[in-house]
Amino acid sequence: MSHYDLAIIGTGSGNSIIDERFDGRKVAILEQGTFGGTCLNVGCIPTKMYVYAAEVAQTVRKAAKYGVDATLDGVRWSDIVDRVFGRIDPIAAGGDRYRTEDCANVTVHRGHARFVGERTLDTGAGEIVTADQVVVAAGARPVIPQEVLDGGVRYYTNDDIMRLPKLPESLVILGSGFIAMEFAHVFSALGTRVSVLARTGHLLRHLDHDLAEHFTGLATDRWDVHLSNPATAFRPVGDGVEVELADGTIVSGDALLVAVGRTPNGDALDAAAGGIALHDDGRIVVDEFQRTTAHGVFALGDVSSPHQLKHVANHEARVVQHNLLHDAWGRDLSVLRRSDHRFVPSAVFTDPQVATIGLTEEQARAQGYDVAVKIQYYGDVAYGWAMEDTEGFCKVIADRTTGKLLGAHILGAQASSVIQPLIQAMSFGLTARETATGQYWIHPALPELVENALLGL
Ligand SMILES: Cc1cc2nc3c(=O)[nH]c(=O)nc-3n(C[C@H](O)[C@H](O)[C@H](O)COP(=O)(O)OP(=O)(O)OC[C@H]3O[C@@H](n4cnc5c(N)ncnc54)[C@H](O)[C@@H]3O)c2cc1C
Ligand SMILES: NC(=O)c1ccc[n+]([C@@H]2O[C@H](COP(=O)([O-])OP(=O)(O)OC[C@H]3O[C@@H](n4cnc5c(N)ncnc54)[C@H](O)[C@@H]3O)[C@@H](O)[C@H]2O)c1
Repeated sequence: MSHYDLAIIGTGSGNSIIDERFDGRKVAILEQGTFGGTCLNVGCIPTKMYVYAAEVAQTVRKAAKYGVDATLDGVRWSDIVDRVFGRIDPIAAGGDRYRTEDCANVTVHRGHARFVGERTLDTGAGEIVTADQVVVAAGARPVIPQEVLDGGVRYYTNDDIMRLPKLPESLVILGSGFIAMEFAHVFSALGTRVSVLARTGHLLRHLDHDLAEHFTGLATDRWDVHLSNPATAFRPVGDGVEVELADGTIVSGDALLVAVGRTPNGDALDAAAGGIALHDDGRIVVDEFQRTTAHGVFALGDVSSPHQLKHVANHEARVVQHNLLHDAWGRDLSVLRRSDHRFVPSAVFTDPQVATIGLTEEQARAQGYDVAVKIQYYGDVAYGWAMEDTEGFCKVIADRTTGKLLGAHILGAQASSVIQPLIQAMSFGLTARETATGQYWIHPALPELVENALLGL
């Protein structure tokens, strides 16, 4: 049995905790999969590399609108796969090598770790380790509905869809959230016929109603979208799949992507043996300092967070990093850092993109705010004219009593970047008027969309 000052389960955001301040400490890292976790290997980074390729293809397709004639001669799928993973795989391997060979104070244990006692872990490779402090950064995994398993069909998730040996002619996507929509965009832009199966009446239904409605309309024009029609049976057909929907419709494709949410990995850690409580949805219970219910044990990221987003996991990792270096279970809580989940933005990297922060209009009204709402169209600002944009808009929602923003939602080109001044305004408590009039807005850049939305508000 080895004893450590610190043991970290998971090399996604967990790995970033160990910097030079931990040089004097003996650290164990426990990892069951590929070094670097979801974001690097099968999440944010590779997906956005595919999204960029999709955007290039779409730009060519839309070129004629601007008087530039261009044709898309072909898509070299295997070159795209090689470009993405030719960059990512060496980064993961390099991170692994660095921790394994170059960090004298760090020992990497490979295997499925689980608690067998308080701050005591079975590494999954026949060894028990104990530690003064433990960080659980074990992430989440794709949910696979029972009907899919019962059907005995070959299905893909974000773990393997990006490494398909060839671009499928047709793809059936089960789900209508972030992952489903980003892959629908990527594959359809690269030339695959995409069918989307949604249980409810809108795609991206977490969004403000105006955005969800508009996005669903655009998607329905582009893909074979089935709304409010749950999938009831899955059957293998040749190398492909056939899905039966509740109303009897049959949807078939060369491949099936399952993207119906990700469940936190807290249920696979024997958390109770470590004294760690879980929420009903499987997330590890943490307080504002990222402390679990077990003395000396922290958790962060998808395994415990209400937000399955990398920028949130990074933020929580920085909080844990600070609190590990202080007396986190001591009397003086003022030395500790707290997680701040007040203004968490997110973006969906589709065409058009979607970006959002704060309350939807429906939530703001339900919470009793006296709201002011303004919708500003891309087509009514100068850069929108340059882009001939007819579909994008920014919706801002403010509290009439304080003048502060309650929510901001953008559907359109570069929404994930254009929203940043609104994230800043909300995070620093600026009023809509201060944000609009207290700074220059570069003319005629796209953020004039935000300026005009705020002035209109
Ligand atoms: C397809 C996709 C696209 C995404 N795109 C974005 C995006 O654009 N922007 C964004 O903000 N977020 C995005 N996300 C979400 C983001 O990837 C996650 O929120 C983030 O990576 C979570 O980090 P983490 O450190 O909590 O977990 P992870 O990075 O998942 O790390 C957990 C690690 O723990 C290991 N592990 C788990 N259990 C055990 C165990 N028992 N023993 C040993 N090791 C274990 C796992 O193998 C894994 O390496 C995306 C996610 C997906 C799936
Ligand atoms: N750009 C980004 O930031 C990004 C990209 C990808 C993933 N992520 C993160 O990863 C998380 C997981 O992504 P996700 O897309 O798997 O989940 P999600 O929660 O975004 O969407 C899942 C959707 O699937 C639907 N669904 C559930 N069961 C279903 C079923 N049986 N049939 C049909 N539909 C069903 C749900 O109603 C929901 O709308 C996201 O919530 C997000 O936090 C972020």
